[in-house]
Amino acid sequence: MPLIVVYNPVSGDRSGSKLATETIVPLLISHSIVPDKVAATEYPGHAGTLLLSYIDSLTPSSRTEGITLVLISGDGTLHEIVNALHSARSKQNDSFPSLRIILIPGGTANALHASFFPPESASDAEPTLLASLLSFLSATPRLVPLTFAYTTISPPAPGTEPAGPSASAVVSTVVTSTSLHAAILHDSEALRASIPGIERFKLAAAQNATTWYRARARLLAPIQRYDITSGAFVPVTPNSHGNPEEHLELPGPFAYFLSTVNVDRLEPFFRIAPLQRTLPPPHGAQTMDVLIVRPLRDPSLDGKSGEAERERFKERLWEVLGAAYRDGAHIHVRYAEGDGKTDGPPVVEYFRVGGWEWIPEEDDEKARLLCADGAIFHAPEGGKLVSNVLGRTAHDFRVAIYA
Ligand SMILES: Nc1ncnc2c1ncn2[C@@H]1O[C@H](COP(=O)(O)OP(=O)(O)OP(=O)(O)O)[C@@H](O)[C@H]1O
Repeated sequence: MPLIVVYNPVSGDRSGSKLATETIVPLLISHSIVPDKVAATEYPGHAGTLLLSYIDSLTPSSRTEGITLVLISGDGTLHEIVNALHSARSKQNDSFPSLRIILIPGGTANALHASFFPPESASDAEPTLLASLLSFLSATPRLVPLTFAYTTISPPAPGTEPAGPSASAVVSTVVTSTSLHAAILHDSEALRASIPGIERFKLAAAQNATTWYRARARLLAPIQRYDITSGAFVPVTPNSHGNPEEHLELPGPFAYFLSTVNVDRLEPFFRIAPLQRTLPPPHGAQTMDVLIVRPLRDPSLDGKSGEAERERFKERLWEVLGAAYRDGAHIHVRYAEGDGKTDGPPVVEYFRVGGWEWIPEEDDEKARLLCADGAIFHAPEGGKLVSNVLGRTAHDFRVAIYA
């Protein structure tokens, strides 16, 4: 069985190397499994190259068996691998070996791992570190296939290649976002040199706290909306008027626009898309969860009071996002009606959809930012973003995680 161990030596608390050589490899060997290769990533992007050259080195029969990858890293390294494989796959006709991943959380946020092995299910301090490996070694290993979101940026910048350094298309396995989440990731990266610690995320959040993003969004069929009264998803009939594309048009401005596949959280306790776990999509469903905050749904705002109104809404937004740390309670937070007494609409609009389009206003530079699993992209002026769940037939390589 082809098996490779890859670790990122610089991610998270930098314990990848020690973990690989002192714990993981000895544990595999004690089960009579000797890895074909144990490799450290040496630079950004190296993980994808490592996997592709390993696949190239395989005999045809072992390619058919599929590869087992022990990956000790955060979500960014997995993102690089998936994009490298997707990009290489689109350039060749042979089918690709399927990839079964034993995921060891070696990053900072570890969204995928925390979603498969949530901290509340843990019985003591660090029991989940090896959970994926233990599933693989068990008598009844459980493999969960990953869903991919595929986002195109159009029109592409001249000369760009999918998933290249200035890609016009990108695959996400965790999160695809615009608005506040993308702006925080973008600005915090710019602050990295001056503030290496996580304080830079707080500063980036403060810098963007009152920004509203001017854009239109279209949700693509099938579309379901979470109804907080019944606690269930209900189908949404698009405002189609004979519209052949079957989309639901959402006018801006937006404060928050974020979609997830595979995960219910972006950090162990930041449970932004709780319904991925509590009301999971049926097995094999090609959907993503989309969470949206549009300030002008607040019955107390009229959109005419400028900065004062944005300042007021900032408090509301922080309150709501803060509730995501309380086991995803944000999805039940509601506005008050104009009378101040009765419950109004939910602050967060929670949809489950086949995809979405994001059409930023040309002169709103920040509305043109896209975050895909932490990597930042810019839509060109007058451009748009389209994100869809990638169907199996479109990529023809399978990635699953031992969970
Ligand atoms: N040897 C290396 N030197 C510098 N950067 C590297 C090296 N190997 C990998 N990288 C880069 O490290 C980045 C961060 O890695 P990763 O996402 O695994 O960890 P993280 O950011 O700490 O975790 P998370 O994504 O869970 O928050 C990757 O995008 C990758 O490009």
